[in-house]
Amino acid sequence: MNNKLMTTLSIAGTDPTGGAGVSVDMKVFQSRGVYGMGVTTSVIAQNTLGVQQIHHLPLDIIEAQLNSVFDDITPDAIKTGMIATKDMMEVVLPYIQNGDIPYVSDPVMIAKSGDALIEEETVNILVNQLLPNATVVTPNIPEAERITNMKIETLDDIKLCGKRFIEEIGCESVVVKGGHLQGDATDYLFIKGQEMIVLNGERFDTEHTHGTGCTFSSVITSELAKGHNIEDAVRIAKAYIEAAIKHTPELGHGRGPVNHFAYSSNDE
Ligand SMILES: Nc1ncnc2c1ncn2[C@@H]1O[C@H](COP(=O)(O)OP(=O)(O)O)[C@@H](O)[C@H]1O
Ligand SMILES: Cc1ncc(COP(=O)(O)O)c(N)n1
Repeated sequence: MNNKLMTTLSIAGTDPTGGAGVSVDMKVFQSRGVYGMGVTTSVIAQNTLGVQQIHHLPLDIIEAQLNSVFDDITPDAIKTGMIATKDMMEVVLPYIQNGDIPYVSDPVMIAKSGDALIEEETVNILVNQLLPNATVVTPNIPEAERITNMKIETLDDIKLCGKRFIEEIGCESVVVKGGHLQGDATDYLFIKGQEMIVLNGERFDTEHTHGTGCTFSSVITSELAKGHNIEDAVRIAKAYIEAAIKHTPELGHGRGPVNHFAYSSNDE
């Protein structure tokens, strides 16, 4: 690894309580020692109790922010989170189509509170346009089911789902996250041309998992920016999220955020 300060960009919605979206991604980038940048797609009034209100920014403002970044500081890795509408996805698309910059897609659809964060009609453009550019895509089980149009209950289902992401959609890799399954918090990593990699994880008995997916994908983005390969980046993210969930700060009156101080940067 070199000593140059690497840069990352998150394109996502906000959370004024700092638990999810671009608001948490900045903290994760900082904790992983990269210079974080953020383009906001939607401003969300949300907290640990749920989503109170959503305001989508005008398309020209989203594009202007993207230009502000790309005209000045080219990111070393990009992630997208909540992109709520088809039109927004079309605005973002050209910026993630640069094959040289690793692109992590966290296909955010529904918040843990149950609130829908994207419009139904975005799924086609997500699958056909954005995901084929992804270096890593990080669906949870409901997102993986929606994207691959199948029910996921068994290990064979997970393997078929991974195959669909790589061979049919065209992603370079996919981590099917097991947070929503029963038993251990095991994730499944599929990299093009390789055997499935099982990432075992202890499940902690806590409801404080607001923003776990955002945190996980931001760590992967940071590590790719630093030059780690996909497998190492995902393994570091798994260790980070495990520590972050184990030591939740118990904030808020609902489903609280995780702890972004818990994983030591000397741990890898
Ligand atoms: N209760 C838990 N204990 C330990 N790890 C968890 C727990 N819940 C989720 N994880 C892990 O957190 C990461 C995010 O997973 P998940 O919660 O499924 O994503 P999302 O936030 O997109 O719904 C995954 O690595 C998953 O295994
Ligand atoms: C802006 C934004 N992006 C993503 C999530 C999903 O996070 P979670 O499912 O952990 O609530 C969220 N609540 N808000």
